[in-house]
Amino acid sequence: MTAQKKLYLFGNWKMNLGPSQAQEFGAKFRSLVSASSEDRAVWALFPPFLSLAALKEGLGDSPVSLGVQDVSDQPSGAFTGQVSASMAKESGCRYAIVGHSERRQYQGETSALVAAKAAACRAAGIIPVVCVGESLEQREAGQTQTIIDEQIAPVLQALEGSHDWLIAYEPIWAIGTGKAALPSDAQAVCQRLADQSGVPVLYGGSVKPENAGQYFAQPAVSGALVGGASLKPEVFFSLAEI
Ligand SMILES: O=C(CO)COP(=O)(O)O
Repeated sequence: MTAQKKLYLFGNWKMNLGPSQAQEFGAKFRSLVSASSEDRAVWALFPPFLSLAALKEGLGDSPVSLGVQDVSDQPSGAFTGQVSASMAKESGCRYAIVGHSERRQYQGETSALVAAKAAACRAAGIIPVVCVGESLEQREAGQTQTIIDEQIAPVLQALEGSHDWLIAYEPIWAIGTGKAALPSDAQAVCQRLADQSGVPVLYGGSVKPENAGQYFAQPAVSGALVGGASLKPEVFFSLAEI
């Protein structure tokens, strides 16, 4: 391990791994965790909604938390296709990702809606993992800090006084592209977010076993939100052994 701190290692499966694959993943991951003497990670997995129960069954009693990839900002009612934070809680989830850039981009989610979702999580006893990140165009225009500040401001206001939440800094241009951010850039943004919020900040964007150590070595990086490299149990697990 590069840095002796407990790391948040969170796997966002996105729209991958249906129930049977999730069950299989869970059983394998359970055996990896139970065979390890390492206690370096706070693990959480974020499968598609329909794979939650199967993953939970596969994981059994292993110390791996579950989360959903999104929640509604509403508690219940006529909102076709949405899932509430209290339903996630009842299904055994501890966390919910809100404001992932793929939802901001494809579902047109605004930072105000993301803040309302984060507040809905807190009301239901779910820990929100609030994602922020700039596009390549914004980075090249020198707007990274302004954009991140604008994205996080309504969340800071909505969750004022709460310490039961997390932030994931995921530069959009680094997601699924293999172009991971410079560790020093990740450190700078994560430090500012940590100072503003007082909560742990994870880095996300093409994190894999080959490059994870350089992020974990950054003092303001408390862990990683991992996409592609969380889809195979051995690969994801190996992030705790770097
Ligand atoms: O978006 C991400 C996690 O939420 C990162 O995805 P990748 O690790 O596949 O780049």
